[in-house]
Amino acid sequence: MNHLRKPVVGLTGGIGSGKTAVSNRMAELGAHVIDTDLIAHQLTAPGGLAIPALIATFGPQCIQQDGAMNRAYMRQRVFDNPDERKQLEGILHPLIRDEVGAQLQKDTGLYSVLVIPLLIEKGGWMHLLDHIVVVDCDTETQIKRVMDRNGFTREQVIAILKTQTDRQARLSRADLVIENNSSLSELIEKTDWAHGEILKLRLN
Ligand SMILES: CC(C)(COP(=O)(O)OP(=O)(O)OC[C@H]1O[C@@H](n2cnc3c(N)ncnc32)[C@H](O)[C@@H]1O)[C@@H](O)C(=O)NCCC(=O)NCCS
Ligand SMILES: Nc1ncnc2c1ncn2[C@@H]1O[C@H](COP(=O)(O)OP(=O)(O)OP(=O)(O)O)[C@@H](O)[C@H]1O
Repeated sequence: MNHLRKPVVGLTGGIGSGKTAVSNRMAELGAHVIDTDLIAHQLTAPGGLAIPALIATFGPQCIQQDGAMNRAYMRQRVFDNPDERKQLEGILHPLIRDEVGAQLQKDTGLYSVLVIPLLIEKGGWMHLLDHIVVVDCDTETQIKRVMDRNGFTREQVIAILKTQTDRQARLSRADLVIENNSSLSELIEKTDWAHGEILKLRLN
């Protein structure tokens, strides 16, 4: 890694693994968090940069009355249809990358954390990253947490999980693993430890 600048950390994990909980804590501790899910939501909000291309590709029915992308409708379409998922990613991912690049320039924290759910699945991120942190929990726990949080059925969560890389493949790429099978307070403790490790990188 380049020792003359602050570290850039890639934070990944499967759906519902705890990325947001970890990155929120890192932000509290002084990290500059750049969340690609949040950017994707902004791009698809009313007036968002991706809206014209979404209408051209998926038709006006993909937009709800307030002008935002209809997420439930698109979720149904893309997690059942790999070609449509690739089309949606083809619209959003280049715009997400541009925005990540812009936010990285701001460099407002002790280190930057790029929260990227599809870090392992999609190429093109590694050159930006000094360190990869994986949040990991048992698949059953993931399923239960997403069902509770989003009101999804078990089948809906499994359909999303099937489009993501398996845990072992993700773990094999990790420089640091935050295990999240127990309580939120333990997750905070582990995140505080990870934060300390990342700060040591900066001092190396
Ligand atoms: C499919 C969409 C409409 C579903 O919206 P929804 O509000 O239900 O989910 P949200 O955007 O909050 O994402 C939640 C989680 O779903 C998973 N997920 C999202 N997109 C994808 C994808 N293309 N492939 C696999 N998993 C995905 C991730 O674990 C993510 O953290 C939405 O996720 C989307 O627009 N996806 C394409 C953009 C993308 O790839 N985002 C990931 C960040 S790079
Ligand atoms: N250790 C834990 N104990 C109990 N609930 C947890 C724990 N960790 C996370 N959760 C809850 O599980 C859900 C998923 O966590 P979180 O949103 O942080 O995951 P995520 O990886 O960001 O998810 P996504 O991929 O969908 O964006 C949230 O409702 C969160 O509050």
